[in-house]
Amino acid sequence: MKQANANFDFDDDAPLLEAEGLTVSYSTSEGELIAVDDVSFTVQEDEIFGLVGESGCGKSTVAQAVLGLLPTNGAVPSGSIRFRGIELTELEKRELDALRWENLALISQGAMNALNPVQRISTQIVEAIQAHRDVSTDEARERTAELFETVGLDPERMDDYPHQFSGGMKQRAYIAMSLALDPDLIIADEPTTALDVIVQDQILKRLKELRDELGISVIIISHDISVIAETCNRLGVMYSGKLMEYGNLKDIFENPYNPYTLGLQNAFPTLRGEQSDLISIPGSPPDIADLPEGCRFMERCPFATAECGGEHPPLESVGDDHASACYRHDIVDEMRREAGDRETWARLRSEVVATGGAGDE
Ligand SMILES: Nc1ncnc2c1ncn2[C@@H]1O[C@H](COP(=O)(O)OP(=O)(O)OP(=O)(O)O)[C@@H](O)[C@H]1O
Repeated sequence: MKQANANFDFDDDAPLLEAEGLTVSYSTSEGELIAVDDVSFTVQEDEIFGLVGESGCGKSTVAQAVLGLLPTNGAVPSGSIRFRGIELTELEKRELDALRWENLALISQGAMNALNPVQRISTQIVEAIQAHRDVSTDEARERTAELFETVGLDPERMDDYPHQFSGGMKQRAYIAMSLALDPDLIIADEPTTALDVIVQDQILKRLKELRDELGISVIIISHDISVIAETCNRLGVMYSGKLMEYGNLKDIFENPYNPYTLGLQNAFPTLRGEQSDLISIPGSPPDIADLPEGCRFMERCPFATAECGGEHPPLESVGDDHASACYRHDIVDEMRREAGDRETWARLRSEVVATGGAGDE
């Protein structure tokens, strides 16, 4: 479903969202830090795209760059982000404001807390609708009731105050508000992290249904690869500002090529039927103020060799709509076999401790 926007001349043949060589930096007292480094991905209409990786790898920075919501010390020194052909990095604030809500919406982990506690939920949604559409209050209330139904809330409760809702209900109410203007793309940044597993599951299911029923595309950002596995059809695995593996979910999950993806899968054992307990990746990601010269994952990778120390590997195509950044693709069968073995990572853990490398978590 394509939403027009009087302010923009969209290219109907362009992908919904396309990031190309996206680089995002933060200026800090330690200098210019590159939080997202040369990242490219495409999100098509009707797609649920996932960005997954450990805390600090740059997922939220990507979301903020897309939405034009980077903090004041953040910048996009190179690369491009196009939304239906429109270059977002060149837009004025006023133009970006016109795109947000109408075409792009954000649901963040703390979204539910963004609801005004002293205003009825219906009032907040009605105001959001009337700020962008010339409709009567009755019409906007009718739309609010519909939105409540869409997100699985009882419309009879729409005149409640936020404190009368549980966390999961508030998060749904916020999702209802983000849907008010029929955006084409929702960016959901850890949308369910603060919620219990059952509510999390319900909300993720609802996001999927929204894609099916309303044709809304979604980018889900999560550190939890099982959330991504349940909801997305394509994904990017991020590590330390870089995309390590990228492509369609089925290929990445059935035939992962990157040791980091293999490690992440181990950390969420429900993904691997044969294995009942969790094997964590030893150590922690490098500090972006002090990045290693070679592959960013090298220090934590049980398969690293001297070759990995030169420069970070480029993304290499390993199938249709599947790419991975690793110098060891030639031993991928061995990596897949050994990555499921606790010993493989335990060996590395003792090396990391012995060399005083990245600290054990
Ligand atoms: N305003 C800022 N100034 C300086 N550095 C920042 C700023 N915001 C984020 N960073 C750094 O940029 C890197 C990427 O952070 P980001 O929040 O995008 O990661 P993330 O993967 O979303 O992690 P999390 O899940 O913890 O939010 C981190 O090293 C973080 O410390």
